[in-house]
Amino acid sequence: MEKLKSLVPETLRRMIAESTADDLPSTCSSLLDFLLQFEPFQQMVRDLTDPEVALCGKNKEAALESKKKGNRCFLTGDYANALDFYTQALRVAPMDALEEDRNLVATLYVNRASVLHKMGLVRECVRDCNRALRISSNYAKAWFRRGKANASMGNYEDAIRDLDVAKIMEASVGGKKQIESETKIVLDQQNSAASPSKQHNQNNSNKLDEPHQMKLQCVTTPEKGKGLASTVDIPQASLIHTEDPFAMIILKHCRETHCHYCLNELPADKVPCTSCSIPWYCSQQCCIEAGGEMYCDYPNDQSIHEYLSDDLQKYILETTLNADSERDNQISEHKHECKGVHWPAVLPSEIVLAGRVLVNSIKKRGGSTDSFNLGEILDLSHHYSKMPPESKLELHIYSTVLSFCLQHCDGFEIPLHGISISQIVILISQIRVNSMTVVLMKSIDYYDLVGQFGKFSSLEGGPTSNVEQVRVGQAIYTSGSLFNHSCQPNIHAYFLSRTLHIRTTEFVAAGCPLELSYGPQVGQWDCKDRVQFLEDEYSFRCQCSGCSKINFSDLVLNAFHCGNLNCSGIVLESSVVNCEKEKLKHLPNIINTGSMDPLLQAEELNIDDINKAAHNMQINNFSHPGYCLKCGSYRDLESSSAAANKCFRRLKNSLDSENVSSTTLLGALSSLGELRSTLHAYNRRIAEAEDKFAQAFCLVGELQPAMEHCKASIQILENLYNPNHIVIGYELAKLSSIQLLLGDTAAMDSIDRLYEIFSCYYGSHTDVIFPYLQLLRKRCRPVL
Ligand SMILES: C[S@@+](CC[C@H](N)C(=O)[O-])C[C@H]1O[C@@H](n2cnc3c(N)ncnc32)[C@H](O)[C@@H]1O
Repeated sequence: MEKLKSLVPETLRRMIAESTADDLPSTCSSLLDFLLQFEPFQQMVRDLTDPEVALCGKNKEAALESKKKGNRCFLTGDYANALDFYTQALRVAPMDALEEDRNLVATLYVNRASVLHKMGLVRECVRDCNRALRISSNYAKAWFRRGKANASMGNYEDAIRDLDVAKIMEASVGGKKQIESETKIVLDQQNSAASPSKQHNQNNSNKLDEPHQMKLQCVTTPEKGKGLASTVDIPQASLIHTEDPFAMIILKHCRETHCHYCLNELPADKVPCTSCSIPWYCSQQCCIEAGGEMYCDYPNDQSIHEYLSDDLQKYILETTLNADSERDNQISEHKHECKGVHWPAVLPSEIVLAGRVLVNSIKKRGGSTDSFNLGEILDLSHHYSKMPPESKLELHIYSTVLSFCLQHCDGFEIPLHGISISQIVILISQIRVNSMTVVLMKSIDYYDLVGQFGKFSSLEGGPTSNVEQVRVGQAIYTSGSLFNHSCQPNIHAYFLSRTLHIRTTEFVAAGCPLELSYGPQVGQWDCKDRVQFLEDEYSFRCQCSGCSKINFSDLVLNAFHCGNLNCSGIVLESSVVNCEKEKLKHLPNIINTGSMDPLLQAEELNIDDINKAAHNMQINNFSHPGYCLKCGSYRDLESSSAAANKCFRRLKNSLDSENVSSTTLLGALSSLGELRSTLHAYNRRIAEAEDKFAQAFCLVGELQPAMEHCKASIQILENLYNPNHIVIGYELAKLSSIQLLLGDTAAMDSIDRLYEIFSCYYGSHTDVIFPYLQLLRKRCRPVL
């Protein structure tokens, strides 16, 4: 891309750099004319779209080679590698009209089923047998393996029926004898089992029914454009919106670990796409929904079925019927990419997502593409004109490349001219502003909680630094993208699989805007960092209340201690002073309404102090950085900042070390004292340091000081965020696990409080997303 960009003639580059959305048809047309004559571009497009050179197609030789390796590993008892080889073989095994090819896939599923059975993954084993049987319902080995797996799970009735079918399907006398003796074993097991139990395959769908019939209204403001507001008073923790994506794509780093359709983690029996070797799915259902071909309805020799009882014939039908074969109106998001060609694997995710949105909207319109105009693809906002010149050029090139790639789609042809490419440029600009990152929670085991202490950290880094959260996909939710951003949000977005859920985190009065955080929040970063982040990432200047009104958190987050150690006042750096001065333009609103955040009133620096501080800054008395806002004492910020940095580094080095001991901790405590006398008591770095101490004391087994430091960290965070913020919930999870280990009865209160906070953010989904919380609760009762 860089090379291609550098080869675009200077005049064209300038034209594109200076273009607005209105100029796009002409700039796109000029670039297309240039690229059509430019051989390296033509070559690149050929490489991306030619099925002959595609590396992502099926490859029978490679499948046979992997199968052979899998067999060797199986024979030597190396089941982990056998599983890998069979899975690799399945990924590239062709699944077309040839019976021989289909039989190879069925064999691979049965071989993998045997490995899964050996590894104790019995449910997965049964699922693989079912897949083999959907391809070939007469496959004796698959019925036999299924029977054995069902017996291991105590499903004796099914096991016996599986073995009965296997015996009829089996051609050899030796084979039939083996099945008979297996049946005898299962019958004995059934007889000796106290109460024969039948386990049904559990549907682990994590969607709970929770009614939500909130009527939201679209409102438009000059500062933020369109947005959503409530029409009625909405109680805290109400589910106000759920939505499936218009189009979605898995992020590249999750391609081998998560299902490309539902985004859940892949099981050991993951399923490949039937036509190419790119996507993995957790089930055939997801494979079909994403647009792969189906494995069912292949012709099987039915003559043998005459020898089966009615009951067994019905049983075969039930087992081999694909419950999802009847899906109508399915928008298959992968099918148009599914030719083994390179481009879906190589182009950036947002470009492939643009392709999916485009194809999806064309299908929704009935599949027709106007040969002159694709029309408005999405009705969403964009900031094309504000983009940096380099991004504009890149967008032009990618849009042209995507148009060429989509030319080869089944059923419709994307027109190739300036107007249509300009609409793709707009579409990608809309995706940049409106797409959401699908983040899923990685569940953590309660027993690991103290060991995993650091991983719970809500303190470090950017908005997604919490290791519990895995960024898995990028998606367009057409209604969900109407929610504007606030650094002090009143709603919270989360995902169950690919479905977006939005819940109020506080009471929202009728008519109030409903706003979520696109990343940064008050309490996490100071105002200038938040504003910068939103400008860099989303090209807009934040106009939320957090960034336009003075709040306590922004004042203290990075503040210094007053030079007079007896004073609890705040000393600010120049960048913070400048940012707060900007907000003073809104000061009359704050003073007049008197509706300051309760946080401010709770703190010793109450509304009067804030107003005084603001007033002081305004009349220029203390407007110079380095002066205490309360008593006016001076502090040399250059040396204080250097001292704090040094102190923090020293602290981190000793606490993050693998060989942390009680002695190193004792030494580090003096650095903490130094930090406390340099930085303001509610400076975020002190919270971070307290958290690190808590973690380090846990590691050396000193739980009492660990608990004290954990509490100290929570106390600071309660002042930076509000006391019911989810960040406090995460910290309480750590605190309660330490309290449990100490046998401290306060654990129950901590757990009750954290449950209240989590329920406010996740409602009835709390237990599904955080199963360890329930464990924590159960564990609490016997201990205390
Ligand atoms: C996902 S869209 C939200 C819907 C959008 N307001 C519209 O009119 O379609 C995001 C865009 O909304 C605007 N926006 C959202 N939150 C904002 C805020 N706090 N301050 C200023 N603009 C905001 C920005 O233009 C941003 O790029």
